[in-house]
Amino acid sequence: MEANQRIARISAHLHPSNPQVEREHAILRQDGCRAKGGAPGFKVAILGAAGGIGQPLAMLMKMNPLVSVLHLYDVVNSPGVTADISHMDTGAVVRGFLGQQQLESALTGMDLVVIPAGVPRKPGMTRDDLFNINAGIVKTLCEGIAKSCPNAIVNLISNPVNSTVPIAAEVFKKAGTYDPKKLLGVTMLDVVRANTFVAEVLGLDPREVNVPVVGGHAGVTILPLLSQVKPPCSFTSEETEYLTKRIQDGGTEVVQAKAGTGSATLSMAYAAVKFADACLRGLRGDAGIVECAFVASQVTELPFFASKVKLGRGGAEEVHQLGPLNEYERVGLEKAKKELEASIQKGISFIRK
Ligand SMILES: NC(=O)c1ccc[n+]([C@@H]2O[C@H](COP(=O)([O-])OP(=O)(O)OC[C@H]3O[C@@H](n4cnc5c(N)ncnc54)[C@H](O)[C@@H]3O)[C@@H](O)[C@H]2O)c1
Ligand SMILES: O=C(O)C[C@H](O)C(=O)O
Repeated sequence: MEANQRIARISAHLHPSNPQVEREHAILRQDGCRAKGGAPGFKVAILGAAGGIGQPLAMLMKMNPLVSVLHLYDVVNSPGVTADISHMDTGAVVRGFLGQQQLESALTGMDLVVIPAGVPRKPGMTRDDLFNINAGIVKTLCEGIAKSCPNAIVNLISNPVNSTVPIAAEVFKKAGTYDPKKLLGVTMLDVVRANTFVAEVLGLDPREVNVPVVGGHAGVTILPLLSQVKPPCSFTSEETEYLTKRIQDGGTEVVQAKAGTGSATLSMAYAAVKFADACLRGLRGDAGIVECAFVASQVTELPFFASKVKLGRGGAEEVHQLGPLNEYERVGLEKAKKELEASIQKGISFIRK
């Protein structure tokens, strides 16, 4: 390739509004979407990449050796974030996409799509208060996925997760592309928080602790199974009460501390990358990858529920049962199911209305 062609090709990455981007994407499609000069690996898109979660998430994904191509899509500011991240000397090739007319290009050929697009909470709001704005955003983005990368695994972060995952499922059903194994609501932050808070109480390194958190991702639907903590341990009833409440209110703790400027972004980006990395290792065919996620489920009578899932080439290949619960957890499960049922139904009705 001539030097001036090479330069034009590189410049196009930095200016997603440049028509040359379209030509570049056509080349990528012909190449089977392997970026020239990039490392072998998976192609990942982040939708909402210029946001509070999106930016650190983009940075961490650019550092992930399993990622060869990273597409950063937003309705604002994605060119700046892309230019910035693209200077990192890691393997993934980064491209920016701005505005809905570039959604299709952003999604074509992707293996994994991570969605942190949408508005965050302010103090005094519940996650459900975000429904009116975020439901429409998730619907539009999932319509794009159904059209441009129907086989991709989707990691949905936008709140209220208990409703946005059912919305996404309905959009995919309508488009005829729904594969329940490939749609995963991200509840990893609840697990990350639970590991941290439990480790504090036990005086352990949080990296040694694993707490299953099941149910959903809002208030009482967040149900930590403290009877199943690894390494095995026991808690007094005061410790159980304190830990359950702190884990359930972890998001609100951050929203209040941020005092109107948003909700968890940095810990969420960390949790999102931890979860995306597990999905990519599953896609690669690694054995024994098990994480909690909010998925289509037959573990309870509800159509969606968060529990441990085994991640593999097809996504969430097995949904684990809850295992033995103690009396405190059984009571918590009933409360969680009641609230979850309404949130799931609200999501379904939004599309079927
Ligand atoms: N699942 C979880 O555990 C978890 C944790 C934290 C936050 N969240 C949720 O994640 C979402 C994002 O939080 P944030 O702090 O990053 O918010 P933010 O406002 O900082 O960023 C959101 C980004 O989404 C973009 N956006 C809006 N509409 C879009 C569209 N149609 N297409 C593409 N991008 C669009 C915005 O331009 C912005 O850059 C919120 O709904 C929040 O509640 C979920
Ligand atoms: O609490 C929020 O609104 C954001 C997120 O769901 C969280 O758990 O931090």
